[in-house]
Amino acid sequence: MTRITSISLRRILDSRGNATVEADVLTESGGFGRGAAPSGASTGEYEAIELPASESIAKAREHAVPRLEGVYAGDQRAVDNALRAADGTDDFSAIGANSAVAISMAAAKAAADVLGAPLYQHLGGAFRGENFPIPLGNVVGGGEHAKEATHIQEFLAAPVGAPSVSEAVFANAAVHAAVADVLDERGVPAAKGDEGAWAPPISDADAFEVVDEAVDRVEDEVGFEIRFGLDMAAAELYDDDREAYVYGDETKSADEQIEYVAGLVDEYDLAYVEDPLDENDYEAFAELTDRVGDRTLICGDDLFVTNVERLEDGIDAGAANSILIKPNQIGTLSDAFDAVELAARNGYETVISHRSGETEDTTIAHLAVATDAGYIKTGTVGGERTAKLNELVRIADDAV
Ligand SMILES: C=C(OP(=O)(O)O)C(=O)O
Ligand SMILES: [Mg+2]
Repeated sequence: MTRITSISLRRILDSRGNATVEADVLTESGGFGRGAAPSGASTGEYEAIELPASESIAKAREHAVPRLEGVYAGDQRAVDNALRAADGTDDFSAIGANSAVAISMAAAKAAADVLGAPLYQHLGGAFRGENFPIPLGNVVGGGEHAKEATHIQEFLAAPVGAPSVSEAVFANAAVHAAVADVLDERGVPAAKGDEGAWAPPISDADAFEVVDEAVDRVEDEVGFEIRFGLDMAAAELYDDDREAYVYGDETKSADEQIEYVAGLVDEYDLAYVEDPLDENDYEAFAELTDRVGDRTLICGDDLFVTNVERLEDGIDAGAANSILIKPNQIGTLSDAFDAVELAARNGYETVISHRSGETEDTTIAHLAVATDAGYIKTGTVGGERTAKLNELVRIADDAV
């Protein structure tokens, strides 16, 4: 019933106005699924390769589509193995991880459609749908997502005490609004960055004060615990030649960076710190995890790139205690699942994530519920972000 009969690929817009790949998968019994690839700006060195959308579509039409016709969409591993075989490289550089992930997600949705089940249930099984991830909401940001703003890429609200996912989602939106108020009171103008976070022209130190104040105000209003965290995207700050992290005119050695981050964790009671160190420095990740991993999540994004081999290296080294999962970093849902399962078996928390360039696709909301992920990072405001957040609210309301 879920045998794939046709796949259409097209260029659509992403949230930055760039072209990305959308895939439609049809099955013989009329099942339909649509998936669209997101796109990163602060991409990790070891990510699967995104090709220009037109090139990726042409290559996928030539090599992948003929192999996939006749494959059962309900057999996600068969779909994803066919994608890998069609590509023939380790990093999807032949057909592009953008076409691969769009097709992989579209096939899963087509199968769910045939089965008449919500996507999270098709992917995760009958016992999923009771636990929801805590949404990490980007409220202030800079780095590669907004020039002339903070060096740290993302300041993320973390409503850890929210009684429901809906209250968590609304709390993050309230922190976003409170940040605007605090900035306004300080006379700081702020545009928004790529993910809809405020991108004020202030120092990182000032941003900590602003976010801390905004979180306190909303915590008082809602009456449950809200903390905050960071994505430092430190690989973007690290200069290989100078062997240092560069913050404008200042630099920090790896030891100084560890000291700095450990100090921030304690000063602001940070719930979460993603990529605090360079993507090649497992040792420094391990040292920081050893120091503060008992009281905060140290998460590997560019470090692990959703790749089981890199995660295995990290587990061996004791680097980080959580992993960011971005399906387009690795190219297929099966590979993303493998990374989640390896993480879970080794006590690593999982954080399912959007990219800075997004579409209305809601697959990651379902993926987070399907995998019982502790967290999801998918922005706070803006249509391509609220698409996922609202889908979580619908899943919790049994309305998908
Ligand atoms: C979402 C992120 O940004 P990008 O998609 O630009 O990698 C991130 O670094 O976690
Ligand atoms: Mg990141």
